[in-house]
Amino acid sequence: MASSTTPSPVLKQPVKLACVQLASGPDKTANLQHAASKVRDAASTGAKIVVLPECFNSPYGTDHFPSYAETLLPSPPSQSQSPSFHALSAMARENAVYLIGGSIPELHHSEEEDDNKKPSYYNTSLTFSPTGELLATHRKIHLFDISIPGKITFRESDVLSPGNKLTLIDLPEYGRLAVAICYDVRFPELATVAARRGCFALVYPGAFNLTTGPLHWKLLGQARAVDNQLYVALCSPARDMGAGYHAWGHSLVVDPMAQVLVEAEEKEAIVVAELDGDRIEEARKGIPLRDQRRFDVYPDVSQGKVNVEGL
Ligand SMILES: NC(=O)CCC(=O)C(=O)O
Repeated sequence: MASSTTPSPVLKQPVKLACVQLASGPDKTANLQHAASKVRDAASTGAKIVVLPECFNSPYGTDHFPSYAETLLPSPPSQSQSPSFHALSAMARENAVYLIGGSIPELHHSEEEDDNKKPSYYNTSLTFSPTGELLATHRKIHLFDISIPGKITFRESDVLSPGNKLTLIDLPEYGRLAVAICYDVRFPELATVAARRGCFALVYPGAFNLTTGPLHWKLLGQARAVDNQLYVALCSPARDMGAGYHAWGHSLVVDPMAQVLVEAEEKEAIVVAELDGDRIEEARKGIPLRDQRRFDVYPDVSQGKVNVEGL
């Protein structure tokens, strides 16, 4: 029987996490200003980790990605080319929070000198420290390509390229968390690797829809939590029935025993939950999956070749 030893406690002290279920529209500048005001509201609850939704600075849709995309240029004077990057950094710094900045469409030019190479677009999440430094860049790994006849067809891959790295981020006062984006939540291997590498939470900015949302959103959040005995946060945009894509909403935080601690409805909202390392340890002590795994029967997906950003 194989056992995996995860350093304990995985969460060094309790921390409040807020999901901002944001209402965004077609005006990027207005979206950034609105996000800044809601991040302020979230921080005023005492939350030290604040999460924004997928594509929070634009409408969500393949038609919109190119026109809203930004090249990520951290150094001044690049505010005009990367307004979202700089706005997110300022939101984190001004509120002294870790900010998981939802996601934005990113335009990336290859460094190779090849005039024929087309630029790539990514669905990219930026995480900033409480002093406004960029800590991590996650490019959505699993693109949202589905077709459910009569209900929904969506093909992110018509426009976007996939990222190729897991994103695990160390927050010195708290511990390690993983960031991934929306459809990434459907892939349990990603979550399992993150958990076995010591994360206390999996955070997914997302935008499920009115077909799969009611069926799978909460279920997937609870599944990733119970499989891995850690916290899971899913942060959606608010629903706008006038937009081309109707987001499910229902941002939520799930605890390590798969209980939903807080859940929004479909409207704009901020949901806040306290994450406590004792609940992770209790879940793992009571149901000791970590020591019961049978890596003599099946492989440990967290070992071998794993592409992990920064670690
Ligand atoms: N933005 C997304 O990745 C949507 C994922 C989704 O709706 C699903 O059912 O999966």
